[in-house]
Amino acid sequence: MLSPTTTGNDMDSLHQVMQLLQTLDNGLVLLDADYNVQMWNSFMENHSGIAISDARGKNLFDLFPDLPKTWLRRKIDSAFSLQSRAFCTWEEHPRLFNFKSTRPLTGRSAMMYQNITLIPLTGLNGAINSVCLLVYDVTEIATRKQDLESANKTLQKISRTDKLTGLYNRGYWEECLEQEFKRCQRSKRPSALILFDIDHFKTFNDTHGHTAGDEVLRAVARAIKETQRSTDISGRYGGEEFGLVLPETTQSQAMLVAERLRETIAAATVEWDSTTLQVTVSIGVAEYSDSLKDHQNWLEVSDKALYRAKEDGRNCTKVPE
Ligand SMILES: Nc1nc2c(ncn2[C@@H]2O[C@H](COP(=O)(O)OP(=O)(O)OP(=O)(O)O)[C@@H](O)[C@H]2O)c(=O)[nH]1
Repeated sequence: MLSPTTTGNDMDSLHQVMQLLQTLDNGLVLLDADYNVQMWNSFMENHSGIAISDARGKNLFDLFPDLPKTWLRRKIDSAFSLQSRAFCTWEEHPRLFNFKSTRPLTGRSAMMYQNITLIPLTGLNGAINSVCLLVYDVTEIATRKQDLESANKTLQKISRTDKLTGLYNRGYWEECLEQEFKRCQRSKRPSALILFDIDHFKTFNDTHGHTAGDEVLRAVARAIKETQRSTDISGRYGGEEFGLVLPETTQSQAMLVAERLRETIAAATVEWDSTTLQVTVSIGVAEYSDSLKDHQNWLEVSDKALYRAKEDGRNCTKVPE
């Protein structure tokens, strides 16, 4: 209510303020303590399809039955009782009102993302008599952030992946091995490392060509993926050298895995230029032990076992001496 001393100038100002609020590019809802709508602006009218004349005096939760009632009532109640502003970002709740995006065709989201601010408002007597709900359309910001996050994820994947085989590349695989080493140091749980290398691959490349060699590397990677468990971590360690970290696996269990892998690779065939190509691998297996200095040391021990397999005629699996 306006005071009895309200002048024509005051009325003009009020009228102008009301026009301004109508043209705001944000939603504005004024609620009383019983969650009844006192007024809302044209943003709310346009997006909800409900005219202010139909909304005034109605309960907000009757107008929008899909609002998160318990959560929003708590927010509104505390704005009244604590007399302080409250915020909610799209990252916590993508939206309060299920409004469609204003750019469903050019934008990436069919629905509007919203930030919400709740502001307690005092009447002329100084007491809080309503709460203003401000709704900001942040669809552009939200979708851009999501696009950026998804591009970062893709970049991260690319930076970790070996292009030829699709396995982890050496850098990332070694990082995983280092993590596993530290985990074993803390937990004292078993873990095993398998390193293996294609036999006579130089001769193979010289005989069949580098492209045929690449095809074989892909076939070996497929064999690893078929053999490994989801918790195992495989990577291309070097040109024709591969690594497999087997968490929660003892040496004897890892030997079984390694032998199965060796046999799978030996049995795999690659058809190339009307020729059936096959390769074998030599494998070194080393279990984690407290005597290892670091993950590099673990690699060295596995590499020695792999060297023994080469020395022993290749196409076999060895453990450290
Ligand atoms: N086709 C292909 N060959 C590669 C790739 N990376 C490394 N190589 C080849 O792998 C061969 C490795 O040869 P060596 O290290 O001498 O070992 P090897 O001939 O396999 O002999 P042993 O390991 O002792 O059995 C080299 O000829 C490399 O060129 C690759 O991405 N594609």
